[in-house]
Amino acid sequence: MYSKIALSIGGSDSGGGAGIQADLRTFMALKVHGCSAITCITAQNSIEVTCVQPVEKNTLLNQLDTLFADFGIDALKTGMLLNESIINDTASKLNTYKITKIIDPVMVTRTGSKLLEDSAINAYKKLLLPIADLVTPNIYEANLLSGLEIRSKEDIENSARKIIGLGAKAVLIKGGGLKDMKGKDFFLDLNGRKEWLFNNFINTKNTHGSGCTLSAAICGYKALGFDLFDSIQKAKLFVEKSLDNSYKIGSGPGPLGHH
Ligand SMILES: Nc1ncnc2c1ncn2[C@@H]1O[C@H](COP(=O)(O)OP(=O)(O)OP(=O)(O)O)[C@@H](O)[C@H]1O
Ligand SMILES: Cc1ncc(COP(=O)(O)O)c(N)n1
Repeated sequence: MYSKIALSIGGSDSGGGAGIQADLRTFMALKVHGCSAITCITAQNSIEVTCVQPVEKNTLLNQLDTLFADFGIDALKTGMLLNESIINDTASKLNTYKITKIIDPVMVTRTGSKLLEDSAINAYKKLLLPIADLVTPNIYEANLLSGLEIRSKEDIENSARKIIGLGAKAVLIKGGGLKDMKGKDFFLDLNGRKEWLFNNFINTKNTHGSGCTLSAAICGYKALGFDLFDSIQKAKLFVEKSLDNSYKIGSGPGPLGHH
């Protein structure tokens, strides 16, 4: 039944709503076997991140080498990569894998805690965008990657063009950070295909991990054999349903219900 394998390279969220935990739940819901390579451990709940501890260089590299030595991984995604050194190590390995790579450039939590050091943004641009089959920034991340301030739909489209110019094969910018743009995302690829994608707006505050869930679902559908654009459309529907099933467990935004 589980004939396909997806890999998430990212951080552990002790609160279970985002990061590796959200990705593995997403893979499971899609009936894809999920593997993980943990880059760092965070202590977080629904309101704050109180501690971030990167794993040792060899621990990260060994997780990747050990997985690829035995498993035929079908697609992978990256999430929280924290600093330049982790980005360097991840990119050096990703360069050797001939599978679909979804880069989710996680930089800050919804509650404002930093998940990427400022000095690491250039490494993202230089090392990860050129090998990305798809990069999935939100407005804030697209702003930092493209160097363009984003205030409108036109700014989103211009920012996407810049990101393609940096070498990504395709980009999906999540519009949710702008007024009245929740659920509206912009897709652009190297061949010039451009589409605004919409899903139904779900009226919930429990959105912790929605970005992680989206990139994991795209990765999962790619692993199952769908093409990139179909994978994105299916993933958006999956996020919509999971937001509809979201629930509150602390005093801040709760997690999605991936069931
Ligand atoms: N309330 C909502 N209703 C419907 N779709 C939504 C809603 N909020 C987010 N989405 C969709 O969920 C996906 C993730 O978008 P979001 O803006 O939450 O990303 P993000 O900022 O990276 O998330 P996070 O950092 O919280 O994980 C996008 O496809 C977006 O359109
Ligand atoms: C380990 C990890 N990875 C990613 C996120 C982003 O998710 P959000 O912005 O919803 O908090 C997070 N909070 N923690």
